[in-house]
Formats: sequence, C-alpha cells, structure tokens
Amino acid sequence: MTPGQVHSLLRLETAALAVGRGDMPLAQAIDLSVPAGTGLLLRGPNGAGKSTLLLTLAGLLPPLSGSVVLQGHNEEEGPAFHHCGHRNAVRPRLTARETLGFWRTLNGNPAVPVDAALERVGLVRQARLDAAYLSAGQQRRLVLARLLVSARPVWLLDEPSSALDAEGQVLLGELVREHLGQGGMAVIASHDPIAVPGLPVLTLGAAR
Ligand SMILES: Nc1ncnc2c1ncn2[C@@H]1O[C@H](COP(=O)(O)OP(=O)(O)OP(=O)(O)O)[C@@H](O)[C@H]1O
Repeated sequence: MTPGQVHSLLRLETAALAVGRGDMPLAQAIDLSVPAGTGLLLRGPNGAGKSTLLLTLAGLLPPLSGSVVLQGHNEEEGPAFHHCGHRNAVRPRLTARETLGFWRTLNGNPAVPVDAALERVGLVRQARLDAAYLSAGQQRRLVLARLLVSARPVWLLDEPSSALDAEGQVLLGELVREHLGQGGMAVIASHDPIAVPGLPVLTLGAAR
C-alpha cells in the first residue's frame, strides 16, 4: 500500500468543539471535517486562539467541550500528529544532524533519511553545526526537516513560515503540497500567505 492509500481512510473531525485556556473560551462551535489529502489554514488576529486550537487538535490541551476525532486511525500505528509550535524546540548543543536523529528515534516511523532531509531543507553545510548557531530561518528549516524524518499523517503547524526567506516560503509550500499529495493532512496557523492553492480557510475571531 502506498502512503496515499493508507491515509485515504483518515479524516480529522471536530464536533461542537470549544477551545480555550483554563476556563476562558477562545473559539467555540468549531465543526471541522478535514479529509485525507487536504489541509486547512487558520487565520485570525493575535490572541484569537489559533495556537490553542492546534494544541487542542494535537491532544496537548483538553477541549473545553466538544470532541476531536481522527477517524480511521489505528492507534497501533503510533501517534498521528506532528505538532510544530511557533517556538523551534531545538536543543542548542545538538548539531542539526543530531537533532534530526533524535526526533527520528523519538517519533518513530522512520521516513526520509536524516541527511536527505537536511539536503531537502538546504542545511547540508550546517549539518555538523550546533543548533544554537543556526540562524532563525535555518532553525525553522530544521523544524521542517523534522516533519520529514518521521512519517505522521497530520501536520499541525504554528506559524511555520516565520523567519523563512522567500525561497524557504516556496519550500514550505512544496513540502505541504507533497504531504497532501501523499494523502496527508495539514492544519496551518499563519499570518503569511501559504503557497498551497485552494487551501480552505477558517478564521477565528478576536478575543479582546
Ligand atoms: N498558558 C496560558 N495561560 C493563560 N492564557 C494563555 C496561555 N497561553 C495563551 N494564553 C492566552 O490565550 C489567548 C490565545 O492565544 P493563542 O496563542 O492561541 O492565540 P493565536 O491566535 O495563536 O495568536 P497569535 O496570532 O498572536 O499567534 C491569548 O490571549 C493568550 O494570552
């Protein structure tokens, strides 16, 4: 079975989902249905709850009410979600190559080899450099490479384009399009344009 055939059974669904922090609601009545091979772009002003929604979809925050279900997912195949927060979560004293090796081992389901992932994101020359010495955009590219080294069907990306140069933004669009093309899913919170044609948009309101 190809990845696309495996993922084609999956669908990310929320029903009457309310998300928030503590007892403070930020967004309510969210009814999503994201089938395999499609994505969703989250828009909305600062503080609207986009990051909170991504964390809730990832299972890292509890819903205030309602449900999140990944239909068709077999738990025995391991975790389905890659959550990449707006912070890079890189360890300063691991090299770029060690960082990807660490994530590949931790996340399991090995996919693209570490050196191939570094090449894909343009970090070959930085492979042996401590992550602390990577520029902001290079650290962001390392986060993108992390998506590649372990196969997970659902990418939850929080401001993935921040600090990326124009070429990096093109790369991000390519990676997301390829992932969707293989039957994956992506929910992306961003204030920037994302180079994925036809991406549906969910706009969260201001929470002020
Ligand atoms: N740990 C926390 N405890 C309490 N409130 C929090 C916590 N984290 C975030 N918040 C609040 O939740 C609200 C929504 O934050 P969130 O990060 O989800 O917004 P966002 O739409 O992603 O914003 P941005 O566009 O600025 O990234 C904000 O008012 C924020 O202060």
